[in-house]
Amino acid sequence: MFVAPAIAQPPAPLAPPSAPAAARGAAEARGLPAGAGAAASGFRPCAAAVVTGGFFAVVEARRRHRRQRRLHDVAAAGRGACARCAAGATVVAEPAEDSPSQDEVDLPPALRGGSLWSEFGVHPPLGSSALQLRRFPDRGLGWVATRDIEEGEALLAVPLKDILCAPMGPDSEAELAAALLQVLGEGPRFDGSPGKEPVDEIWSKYTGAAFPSAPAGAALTWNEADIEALEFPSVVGQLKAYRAHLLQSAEQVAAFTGAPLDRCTWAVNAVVTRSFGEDHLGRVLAPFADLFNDRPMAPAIWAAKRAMNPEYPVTAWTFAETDGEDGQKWFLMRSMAPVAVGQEVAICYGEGSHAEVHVFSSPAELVEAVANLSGRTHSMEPRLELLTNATNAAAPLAVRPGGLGASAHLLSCMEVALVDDVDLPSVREVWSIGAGHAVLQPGVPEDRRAALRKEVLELASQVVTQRLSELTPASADEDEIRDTEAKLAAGAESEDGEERLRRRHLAARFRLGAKGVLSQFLRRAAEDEPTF
Ligand SMILES: C[S@@+](CC[C@H](N)C(=O)[O-])C[C@H]1O[C@@H](n2cnc3c(N)ncnc32)[C@H](O)[C@@H]1O
Repeated sequence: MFVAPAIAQPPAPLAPPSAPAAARGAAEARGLPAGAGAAASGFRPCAAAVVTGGFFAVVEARRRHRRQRRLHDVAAAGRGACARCAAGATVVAEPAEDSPSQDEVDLPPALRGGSLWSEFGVHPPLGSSALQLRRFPDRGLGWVATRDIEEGEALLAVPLKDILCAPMGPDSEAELAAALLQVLGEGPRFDGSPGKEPVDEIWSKYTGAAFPSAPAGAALTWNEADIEALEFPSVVGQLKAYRAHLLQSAEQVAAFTGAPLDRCTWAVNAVVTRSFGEDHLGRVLAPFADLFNDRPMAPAIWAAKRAMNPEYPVTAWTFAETDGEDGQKWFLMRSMAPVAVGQEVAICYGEGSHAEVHVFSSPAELVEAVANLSGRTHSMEPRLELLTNATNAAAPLAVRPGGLGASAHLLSCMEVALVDDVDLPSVREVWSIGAGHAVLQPGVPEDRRAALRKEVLELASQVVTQRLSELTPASADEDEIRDTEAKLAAGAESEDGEERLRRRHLAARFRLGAKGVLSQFLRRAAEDEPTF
């Protein structure tokens, strides 16, 4: 399986922000930046969690004094990409069933044992946590459960003084990247005094050990040809736009910090691939919390869990305060699902990280296609109005994995485009379990409903078949995966060559996964009694 490059939408997930505790020490004192980029399409941001009980009984109060300074020089020029979702701009795959190395020796020396963890004051001490850092063949570092973990269980908490954050907004990637360079001694002082900010040794050790020089999945690491290899026009278009935005961010960071452009690109890349969007904090870089890999969760699964448990969180991460006298503030990670001992503890990066394949780029494109394919001559104007004014008008017109119900938004919109004038006033919003959000539905009588749904599925199948015919066959992707795996196993002659192979491999897995989602849709739609 795969995950579509999630260009634009974590519910409030990975997205980023300001200077480290440093920057943040002051942020904490002055009141944290208001979370601006909170809820996306139907999701609500987390409320701050208040952590009760003994989990944070021992608090190491290491205080550093630095002041936050906004990156004033970063222009707020109009941007094509969504500011909430920097970390969404990565191409990642659903964790493969591969086993991590069993040995700490495969970890960077600075990450072995728990010394850096305790230097940062992460809680609880690594030895009493349920986590063990390991290296995975296809996705770098990640956490493994040392014992069974329950859904909702606290995994680790980073003191707020040790995170970097920037207010959410169009420049949050640039601001956070600049703050990262500042704590590494490569940018101006946070307090505005002359000279460079002194190196924060702990952050320097951590980034040196944990941050890859060029993250394989990041939009910024990919050149135009790499991106075009993803084949799907909507994905290619979004990634190109986001890459352009990030390149501009790197230039802004260079102008502000005076650091070389390649360092600024590295910092923006780090932000894009490792930061979190949090309602109270903005865009956040949090040591050790950024080592969880992605396991996508479809909106419908999230909605079902939320229906059963109103406390089920939007994201695995949240701002938390310890109750009691010390009133410590934390960046807290919780498990979104039960994990058995020995299994990887992964998190869902956000709403946009589930696999889905966009079929239409807009409601206007959808109604035009429906009119052409069905031969309907009724005016599409009132239908377009309904589609564009619906609560979830921004939801992607996409085929999603997980049965036809998961694609209910796409299919219902097509139904609205098809429905006769007489039934138009009956269109209303209904909750779709499969989609995980409300969709439009014409209130046609049951005897006509079956015929309408049959026609919708036939038309949708025609469109999907057409989309598939414009793509290379899946067998070519399988060949590419085999070829790149063999070459990687044999060892590339250079680091650059290895990175290129990894990008080719990831692109092929992405294409294969997306085509699989479309093919599965066609199979389901051709079943005798398809339902959605
Ligand atoms: C926040 S970091 C997670 C820690 C990372 N594995 C590391 O070694 O630092 C996010 C990066 O991990 C990799 N990653 C995360 N989840 C993945 C997945 N399901 N499949 C492949 N790579 C993944 C991608 O390179 C992504 O940009």
